[in-house]
Amino acid sequence: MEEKAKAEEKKIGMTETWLRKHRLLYDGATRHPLILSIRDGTINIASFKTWLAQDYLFVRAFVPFSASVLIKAWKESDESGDVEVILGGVASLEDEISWFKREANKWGISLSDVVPQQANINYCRLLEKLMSPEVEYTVAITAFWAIEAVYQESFAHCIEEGSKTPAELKETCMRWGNEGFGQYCQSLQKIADRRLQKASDDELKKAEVMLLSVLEHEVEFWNMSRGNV
Ligand SMILES: Cc1ncc(CNC=O)c(N)n1
Repeated sequence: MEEKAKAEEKKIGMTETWLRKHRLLYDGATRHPLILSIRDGTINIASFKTWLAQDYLFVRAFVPFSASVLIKAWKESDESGDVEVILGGVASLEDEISWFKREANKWGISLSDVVPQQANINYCRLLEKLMSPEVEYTVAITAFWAIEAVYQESFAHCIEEGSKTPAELKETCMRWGNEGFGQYCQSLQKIADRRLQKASDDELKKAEVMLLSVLEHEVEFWNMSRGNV
């Protein structure tokens, strides 16, 4: 397969090869107007609140999905290190959910009244499909990495030097933009690359299609906040 050869020749992973190939879509997910408006300080707070409330619901659905990836790693992985890395991600979700509750309180959002919007319903449906035992570990870990990496790249951009992110949003950006989360995403990427290197052409195709699907869902997820602009 051509891309496989490309990745091998350049000594870069399959995921990096795909990100280069699908750069426009990846930038669409990681440099969305909502993110750019946080970074330049022009963010409409109603948009931020919409995102926060919807993301709380998403993260609740992300918990069982993460657990399903953990189970697949335990069953299928040839390397025990995978389970530890994924377990770290699963374990941090409890704190994340508490943070969403505190943050919602701060902004006067009643989380029990939040109604999921269509883009959120669609994304959670994708997570549910990914939880199926029929979905291979390689495909699931590729999706897992992509979901985390989009948030990492997006929010890291908001705390880079020269950004004008409002003080009250800095904590949100630090949550996913911090270096520790960046390291964690790199560990996930390494796992995905290792699995993709050994995958069949059929599995590779499925993983690439899944990556594109995740990126499209991320763009639609950010787009939800536009209803308030
Ligand atoms: C829509 C979306 N994508 C990725 C993440 C990051 N993962 C867990 O927090 C998230 N919170 N929300």
